Amino acid sequence: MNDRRRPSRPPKSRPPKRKPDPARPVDIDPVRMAAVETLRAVRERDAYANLALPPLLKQRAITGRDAALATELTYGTCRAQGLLDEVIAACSSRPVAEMEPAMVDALRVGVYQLLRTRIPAHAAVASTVDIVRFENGTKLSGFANAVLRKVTEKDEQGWLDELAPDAATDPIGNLALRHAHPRWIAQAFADSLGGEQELADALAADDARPAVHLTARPGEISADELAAITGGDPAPYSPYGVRLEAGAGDPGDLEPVREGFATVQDEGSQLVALAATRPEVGGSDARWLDLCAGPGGKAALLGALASLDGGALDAVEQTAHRADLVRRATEGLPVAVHVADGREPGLEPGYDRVLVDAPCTGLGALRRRPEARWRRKPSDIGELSKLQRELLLSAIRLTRPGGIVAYVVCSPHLAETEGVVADAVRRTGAEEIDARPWFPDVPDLGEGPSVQLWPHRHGTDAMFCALLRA
Ligand SMILES: C[S@@+](CC[C@H](N)C(=O)[O-])C[C@H]1O[C@@H](n2cnc3c(N)ncnc32)[C@H](O)[C@@H]1O
Repeated sequence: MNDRRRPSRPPKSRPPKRKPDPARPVDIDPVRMAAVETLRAVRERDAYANLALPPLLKQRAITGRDAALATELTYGTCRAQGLLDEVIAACSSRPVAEMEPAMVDALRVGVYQLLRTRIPAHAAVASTVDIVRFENGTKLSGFANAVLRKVTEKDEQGWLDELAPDAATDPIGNLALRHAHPRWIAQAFADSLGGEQELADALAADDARPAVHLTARPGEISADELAAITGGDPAPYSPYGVRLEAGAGDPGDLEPVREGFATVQDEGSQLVALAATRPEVGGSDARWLDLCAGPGGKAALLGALASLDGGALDAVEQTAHRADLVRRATEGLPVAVHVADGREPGLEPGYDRVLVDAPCTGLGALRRRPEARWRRKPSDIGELSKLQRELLLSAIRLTRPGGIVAYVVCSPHLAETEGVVADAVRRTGAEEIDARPWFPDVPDLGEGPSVQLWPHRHGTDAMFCALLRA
């Protein structure tokens, strides 16, 4: 597996002109095969690539540089899928949707290597054709060979110049393809950003590998101590946050995480949970509620903060196994977990603070889920925003007059963010307060009153937070 150490191939290098020989024993490269099999699990079983690949690598004893290459090929191919499919379609007389799906998995990994890695073209083509022959037979391997040879005629830039919509007349379509995002997601980002000026930066940051962030559990360990132990840096905005280098290994292996003094949690998630605790509520402030708590990241932070001041947290989660995760995440804290529908949880109203971290499209955390951007559909929005509106209305009903409701989603889509909040304000008369002062020292928070964080501005997931006074 030395080929990736070789220098960059010239853009027009061609694979050897050989006809697949049915008699030749097929020499399958285990690294590429692991990538192809993971793509199949994603396609057939709706698997998450980052959960499906590691056990496969372990089972096949693929380690070190080979494991790193398998990871890059798998996640990179998942992320770039729409772009890869456009190139495959341009090199074939048949639409991708009409091709044998198992062959398409292999073709995508092959085209990814040709366009986005320094692997020599002949190695990318030969290894892909071998996999197709092994999996799908000689006829399809000949087809795959022909497609891949055509792909090698241009590099990524050349294909983008040919296939991307005109930047002058369709800037969003152009940037969407250049950064391998579905157009509707690029459009949603542009709508939230208020135009296309920052869109290229937003999409590029969404394509980059995110750093891992940790939360130092309040009352147990400080961020400075945690940074010193883990070799990370104190996070710029969250007083409990630590940022680790991207690719710093499995954070679950870190001692403070194993011992429960720290959790893996994006800094944006920390900031929105903290914002829920900061505005004055006047009077009692000991009864807090997390209405959508699973798997428990924010509940653990809120529970730890509540315990410092003698308060307590109720944590509601609809799914029993996710409620178990909340119990585990909040062990030892004053947190009561309830398996219930947050729309009718059957709890006594009168909470001082309620967090609604509603189920959402997750468009704000696409960089953490390689396949998510092609799996999500615009049609997901309608049902989710209905649930989000109902959960927020329930949260307002459960909050005492003067108490604070924090509405949070990990998405910048306006139908999931401002649309939901405007609906609740209209229906209940709750007052939306300016959330920005409760994100101290965080720059570029726009015109408010809500806060939209962004990977390209803040290095966090694209979390949204609105604060309402009941
Ligand atoms: C965005 S996640 C919450 C993440 C969590 N706050 C954390 O920081 O770890 C949304 C959660 O809401 C749960 N959920 C979905 N519908 C719900 C409902 N009607 N009532 C309560 N929880 C619900 C989902 O199972 C999911 O665990």
